[in-house]
Amino acid sequence: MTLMTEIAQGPWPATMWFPSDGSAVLGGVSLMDIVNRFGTPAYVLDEAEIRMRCRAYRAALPGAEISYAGKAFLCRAMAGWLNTEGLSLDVCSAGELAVARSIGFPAEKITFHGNAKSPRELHLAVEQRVGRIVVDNLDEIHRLAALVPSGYRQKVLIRVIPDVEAGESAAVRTGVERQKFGLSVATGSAGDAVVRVLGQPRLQLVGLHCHIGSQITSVEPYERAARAMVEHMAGVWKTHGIALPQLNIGGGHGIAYRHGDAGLDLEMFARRVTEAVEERAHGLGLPVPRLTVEPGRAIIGTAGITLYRVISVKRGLDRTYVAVDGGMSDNPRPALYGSRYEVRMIGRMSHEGSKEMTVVGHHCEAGDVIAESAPLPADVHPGDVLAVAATGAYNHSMASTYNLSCRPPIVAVSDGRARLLVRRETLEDLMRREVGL
Ligand SMILES: Cc1ncc(COP(=O)(O)O)c(C=O)c1O
Ligand SMILES: N[C@@H](CCCC[NH3+])C(=O)O
Repeated sequence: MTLMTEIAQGPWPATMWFPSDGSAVLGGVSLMDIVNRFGTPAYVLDEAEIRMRCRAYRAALPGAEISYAGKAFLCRAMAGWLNTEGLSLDVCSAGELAVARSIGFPAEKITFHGNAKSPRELHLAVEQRVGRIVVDNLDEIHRLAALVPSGYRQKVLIRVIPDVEAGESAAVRTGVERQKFGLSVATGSAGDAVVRVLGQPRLQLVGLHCHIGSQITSVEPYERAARAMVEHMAGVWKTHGIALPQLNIGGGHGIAYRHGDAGLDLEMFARRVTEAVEERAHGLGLPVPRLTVEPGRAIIGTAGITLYRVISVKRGLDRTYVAVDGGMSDNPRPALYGSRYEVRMIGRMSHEGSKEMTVVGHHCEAGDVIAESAPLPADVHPGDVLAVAATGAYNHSMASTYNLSCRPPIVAVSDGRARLLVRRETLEDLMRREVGL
């Protein structure tokens, strides 16, 4: 069995098992035991799936650096798993940096991103000695250089717009002009950034970076971005006589959210992007740079599920609404991007046929929908438990306390054992920040 067949191809983790008695088992743990022990809603992560995905990336791209994008999901345990699996880490805030450093994640393997890093964040990144900082605007270059102590050189990459359009929705297409990320080659800003960084003796330019978008399922835009970036690197070489050693082509690798969806083919991606970089570099007489990739969703997305309790079932004019005890506060993606999810009832057998239903949350918005047209047993009723697939990425990390609801806990399963990683938020937590009347 190869690594690629051991990781899940569909939306559920590979260790997910639905026995014929209606129960559901993940990582050797009954999901109903998790419901009884930790309550609902709850996020559950399959540690084995995460580790297998890290290994699959390292096996598919043996010469490259795999830098997990912490924005998809980060907690202390996750940082520890990434570290033991030999991955690097991309952070984009003081909070993500603090979580990673709190478990001793090596600073030199951290890359700090952001289009508007605060002076404090730049200070912390330098103070902690993060391996690389990605410059995303001209203003931060002198600001950053001024923070670097004498006798030290901060390695930087410059984020360039490759002008490649890709991604699930306009909100996540970041490789084109007319959006806020990266420096434009067309306006000359990217070239200015190179000149300014090279003019700062305490900064060391080690490469270029781009990130074209998110939930991309085709390899072709990555090949185009890789070629465009090598051409920009050749431009730096021609103008400044510097062959940059690193090319970071970002993340955005798509996953299956529902049965039948295709994610990005990792092996095809690895082969074709590596070839594109090598061919273009050879064609331009440029030394081949070392590749970095920054997958977030593709490592954690299908390793996570969410468990909800059904609160009410309402017959509408042309649909049935199944309302649960969570919603857009723990999963804002359907409301933000129109994302679709796969839902299953677990915990009991039903002999009724299935019917398409609309699974909705408990928040005060009509757009608080978790899944449209989800096939559920016709007798689904209050008290039943629903499991939603592929909620590992951009659910907990984008969760809010909307309607002053408490954020769910994170439970990890592995080898038949469940353990709490992050506890449920409490009313005391919500009120703790209030300091006056
Ligand atoms: C700079 C950068 N790298 C990597 C990622 C990871 O994206 P994804 O989780 O889609 O792989 C993102 C987010 O889209 C990003 O902004
Ligand atoms: N947060 C988005 C994607 C953007 C990722 C960060 N650039 C999602 O849930 O799919």
